[in-house]
Amino acid sequence: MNCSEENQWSVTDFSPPQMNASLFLVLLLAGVAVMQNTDGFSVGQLFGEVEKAVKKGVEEVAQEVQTGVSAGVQKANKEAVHAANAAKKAASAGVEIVHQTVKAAENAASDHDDVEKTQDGGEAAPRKAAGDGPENTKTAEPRSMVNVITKLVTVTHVIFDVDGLLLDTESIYSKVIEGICAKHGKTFTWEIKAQQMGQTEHKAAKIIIDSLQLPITPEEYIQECKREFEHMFPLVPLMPGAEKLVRHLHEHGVPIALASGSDMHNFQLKTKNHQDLFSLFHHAVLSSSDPDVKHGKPAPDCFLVAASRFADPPKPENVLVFEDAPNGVEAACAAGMQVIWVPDPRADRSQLQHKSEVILDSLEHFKPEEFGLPPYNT
Ligand SMILES: O=c1[nH]cc([C@@H]2O[C@H](COP(=O)(O)O)[C@@H](O)[C@H]2O)c(=O)[nH]1
Repeated sequence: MNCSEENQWSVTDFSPPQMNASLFLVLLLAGVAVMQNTDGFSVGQLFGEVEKAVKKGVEEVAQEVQTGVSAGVQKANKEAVHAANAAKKAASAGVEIVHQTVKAAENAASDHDDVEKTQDGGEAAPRKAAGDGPENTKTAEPRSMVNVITKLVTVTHVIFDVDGLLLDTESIYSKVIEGICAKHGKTFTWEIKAQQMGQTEHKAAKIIIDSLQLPITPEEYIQECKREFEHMFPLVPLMPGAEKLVRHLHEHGVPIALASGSDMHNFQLKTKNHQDLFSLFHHAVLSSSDPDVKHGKPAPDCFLVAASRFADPPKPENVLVFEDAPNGVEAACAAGMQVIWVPDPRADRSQLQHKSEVILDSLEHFKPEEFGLPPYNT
């Protein structure tokens, strides 16, 4: 039923002119009935009879209107239920189509990757011979668009990265590591930093030592870093938008946790002056200190462990992860979770665009309602 049909139906059944006509008819009949019986009545009795007849007429009209209204309400309810069911059906059909699109895109992307690897260095056999079909040359659909549609109302839990996402510690890491590299006549580049970010301390130490051929052991590198971190980490500020988002989710009862590559000692230093905020998290998984985390980011371990420690462990697809590190985006995606990527300005966004739902310049730009979470009031 369209809008104009709906209006027509309500006007014919319950318009005020029709009510007035009915009332008028009853009054007329009452008057005629009274006139026919005037013989044996006094004027007072006559008025009494007229009053009675009018009252009866009004009651009848009221009854008529009520019956009409409830029939109308029933009709309207039926239409509403019908419309809701149709909408529900259409929505689930749409979600199914989008799910299939994502799957097809991911399959196409992995086929494409395999073909490229073989051409470059013969690492993997292509799943299909080149030219078999259009899939071989397709690139992945950006998850940023399709997944927002499919997962709109499914986020129940949120997991946050720490360094560079909630806390501005990346500038501290850069300063300290640049100093160590400079001592050995080396330069700490963005490419090396991007590989380190999110990794466990030990793995990150090996990455830089191997990349720049530093003449020190991983333990010496870690100890040297720690000496500097000791007085710098307690002064670290929060990233823009971090406090507002964390408090908002907590106030609305959304379960929140942390998953970081850090160790316990550094984590305590970093959060020393932000106890109020960090006490709002249900738990923190620290890859460098946690025995349940076998591999650091980009492996999915820390996110899967973090999800499993909620009071009501969610399915991975119902978890929303906030990350700044490319390794973190890889890890969350490998865990089957949805990812909001807030990258460093130097990051190559095109590389991981297909693995993140949304890419933001700042946490301040996040819109919770886009993921079915309670919106900000202002
Ligand atoms: O420039 C760097 N940033 C970050 C790291 C590593 O990343 C971890 C932070 O992980 P996350 O972003 O998951 O909190 C740090 O503990 C450290 O091991 C590093 O080595 N170098």
